[in-house]
Amino acid sequence: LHWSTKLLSPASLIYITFLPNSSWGKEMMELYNHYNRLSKEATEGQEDHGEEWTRLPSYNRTLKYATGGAYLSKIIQSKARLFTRNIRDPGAAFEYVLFFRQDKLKCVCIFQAGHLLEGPPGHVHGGAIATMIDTVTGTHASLLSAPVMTANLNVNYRSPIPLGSTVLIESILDKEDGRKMYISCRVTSTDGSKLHTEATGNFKSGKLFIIKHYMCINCKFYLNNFT
Ligand SMILES: CCCCCCCCCC(=O)SCCNC(=O)CCNC(=O)[C@H](O)C(C)(C)COP(=O)(O)OP(=O)(O)OC[C@H]1O[C@@H](n2cnc3c(N)ncnc32)[C@H](O)[C@@H]1OP(=O)(O)O
Repeated sequence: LHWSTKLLSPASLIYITFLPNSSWGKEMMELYNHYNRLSKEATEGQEDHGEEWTRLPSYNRTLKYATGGAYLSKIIQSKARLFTRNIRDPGAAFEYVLFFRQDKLKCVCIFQAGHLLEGPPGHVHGGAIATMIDTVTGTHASLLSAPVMTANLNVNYRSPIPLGSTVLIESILDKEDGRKMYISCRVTSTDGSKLHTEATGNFKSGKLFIIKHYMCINCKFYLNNFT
């Protein structure tokens, strides 16, 4: 089990990651190690690999302190969790890690789909795939600009994803037009030979979202709280 903690300024802005976990299969671990080796921290003082990725912290909600959810009681507000991080049983649902490559403005997500994500027998539910695509592309758009809302997500399912398997979700910025970001995304087998899903998304950042997210950390992103 690899623990990593980071303290961001001010002191209240702490995020903790505990990735990977024991449920990660061989393929997931190999890919994680591969991108980790190419990530900023890991490459310091080592030979230049020509590409530099940044591993994004593992968020379990977008704001550390409950500020939203007018229809929820205060107690329930504090229990709000990011949809993809709300099942605690390791390996049961969404196991994923995200890396970002600044120079190419692209993201890669390694995703291992657990048994609770079944749709067609033995395969991943289309809604779960769309959820991961929304998460990756939405995170990507937020990193490039400011917190966003998904305005449009167009998903084409090309071949089913076997339950329990590991896939790659890669996203790139197609176009930026004011506060609108256009991002496209491909879900493939880990060797890239099989295309599972293709998607395009349109994301909108707005003044209101920015004010609502005024507590975002200095790297223009969200807070994490693993309580
Ligand atoms: C740390 C973890 C990070 C996790 C990331 C997870 C990411 C998850 C992201 C989500 O899932 S967000 C939840 C799902 N999305 C929503 O609930 C959004 C609901 N819709 C809205 O809130 C508004 O419709 C929206 C903010 C998208 C747009 O409202 P605006 O009032 O800003 O839009 P407006 O009508 O003024 O249009 C602005 C521009 O956007 C365009 N637009 C708006 N809706 C669109 C649409 N649906 N498709 C394409 N274009 C659209 C519109 O044509 C126009 O283009 P132009 O500037 O060129 O005139």
